[in-house]
Amino acid sequence: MSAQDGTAGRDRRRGGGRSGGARGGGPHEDRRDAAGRQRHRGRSGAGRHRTAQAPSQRTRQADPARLTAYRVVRAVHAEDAYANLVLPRRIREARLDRRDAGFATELAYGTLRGLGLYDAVLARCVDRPLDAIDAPVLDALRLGAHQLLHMRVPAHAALDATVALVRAEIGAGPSGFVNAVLRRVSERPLEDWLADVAPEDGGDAARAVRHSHPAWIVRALRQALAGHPSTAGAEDRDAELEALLAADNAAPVVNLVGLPVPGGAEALQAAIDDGAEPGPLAPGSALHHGGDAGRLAGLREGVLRVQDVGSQLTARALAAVETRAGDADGRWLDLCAGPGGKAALLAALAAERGATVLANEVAPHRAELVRSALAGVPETAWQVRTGDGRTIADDAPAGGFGRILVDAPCTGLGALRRRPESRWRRTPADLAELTGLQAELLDAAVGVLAPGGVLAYVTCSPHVAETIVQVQDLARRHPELEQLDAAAALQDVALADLGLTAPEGTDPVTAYTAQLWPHRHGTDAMFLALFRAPID
Ligand SMILES: C[S@@+](CC[C@H](N)C(=O)[O-])C[C@H]1O[C@@H](n2cnc3c(N)ncnc32)[C@H](O)[C@@H]1O
Repeated sequence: MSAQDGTAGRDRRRGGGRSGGARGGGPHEDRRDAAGRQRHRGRSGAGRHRTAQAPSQRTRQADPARLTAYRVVRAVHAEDAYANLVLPRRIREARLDRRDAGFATELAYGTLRGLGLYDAVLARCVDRPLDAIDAPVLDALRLGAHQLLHMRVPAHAALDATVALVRAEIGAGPSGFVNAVLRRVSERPLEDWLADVAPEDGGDAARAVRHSHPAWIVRALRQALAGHPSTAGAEDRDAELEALLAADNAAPVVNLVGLPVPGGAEALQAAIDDGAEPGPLAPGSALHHGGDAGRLAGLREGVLRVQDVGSQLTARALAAVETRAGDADGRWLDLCAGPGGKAALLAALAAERGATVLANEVAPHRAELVRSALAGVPETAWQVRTGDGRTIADDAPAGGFGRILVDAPCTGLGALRRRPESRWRRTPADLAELTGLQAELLDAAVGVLAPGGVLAYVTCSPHVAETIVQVQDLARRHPELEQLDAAAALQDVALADLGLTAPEGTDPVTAYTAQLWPHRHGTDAMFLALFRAPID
């Protein structure tokens, strides 16, 4: 018997089982008969109604968009799947049209991002700990809560549709429980619930609930904002933190880059003709608001790519910065290349000047993704190595590389808006392992850096341990390296003022690093530091 069958069975026997009961007994509370079914409260009741809707209007089947979102959320929680990988497949399987695909995306991503807040609300609506509720039922409740509190779906529609979904996917048993709990949720608007579960004067603990982030990440982001000072930063630290947390919850705009290869500029123009906005920050970029970017021909050909603008700027900064590497400037290395976003842009930029890129990636399946990402770039400009970056010296050319990118594995705290479930998967314990690996990869890169060559250290995390502290440690371990002004290097390749200047008095190592932010730049929170090796 599956866990789902078990839920239904227990519900049938005990009228509740692990799903438990809705807390309270408010005016809208439903009653259930001995078999766990809903008893109609009205005089004309035939025992089958769960809302005030007429029977003819009640949904009997799960609608495909909600079902798709539910299955994505289940796959994330039951199979450790990544929502951004599962969702497109599920949308295709369900043959959703554009509108339903948009609804399913918002429902799945919004539910996953908002999990912390919805769980806090749901905990007020049931009479037992949430972990005592069967996982599939809890996920259905979260989907219902997101529709009620965030999507402005009318309460009757959210309730009916979620109950229908539960009946179709889990069984009739828990449907009454789900109906009762969601009724409780629907009794108060979001602002009321927030005042209750995350009061304005509740400090960062309340902010964590309000913006649905784990508390340790809120603390880390507050430290990161303080640790990467900029003259463009807000004076009110609380307000800036709130803006950052809110930006993490906003659906990101699709960022495009037209690679500087034959056909790239035309593909970008075609995207702009299709409604994309020319990117205000990075050359050769565009912002694709809404719609299905996937149908753009340039994407299939590999000359147009989806890539965060911050990521584009860091790759362009490394390509543009001055080295003193002589011939070695023709040999570039991307030490941690998977899935290949920066490698593709770097290789295209390298090809323009007759240089080549060795793209290294440890995970074989991600090395394959790097090969696909590089498909639009002339093959003479790149090679892929599958191996641990810490052993790169085994395959390094004599004389080393003139430009090296270490886009290190990190917590990804700067890209939470793109990976809706990641905030709940990461733990502070990941940091120790990752920072150790980052330092080893940096040391390996320094070992194969040509005299006069430039090393770029990049993370898509602003966490101080992965950024400033990592760079300070590198500077201590390798005092021979000259730190370059990364903020100036980024600004040099940007189309608009990035506002990265550090305030007077900032320590020199920090002042020479650059940190982009979702709430200030509309990019992922990419970090960049640049070091140049001495000439022997
Ligand atoms: C932040 S991602 C790189 C993103 C990539 N540069 C891009 O723009 O698409 C870090 C990558 O490093 C890889 N990685 C992890 N450990 C590694 C190691 N020891 N050597 C090389 N690559 C490693 C991960 O598999 C992951 O693909």
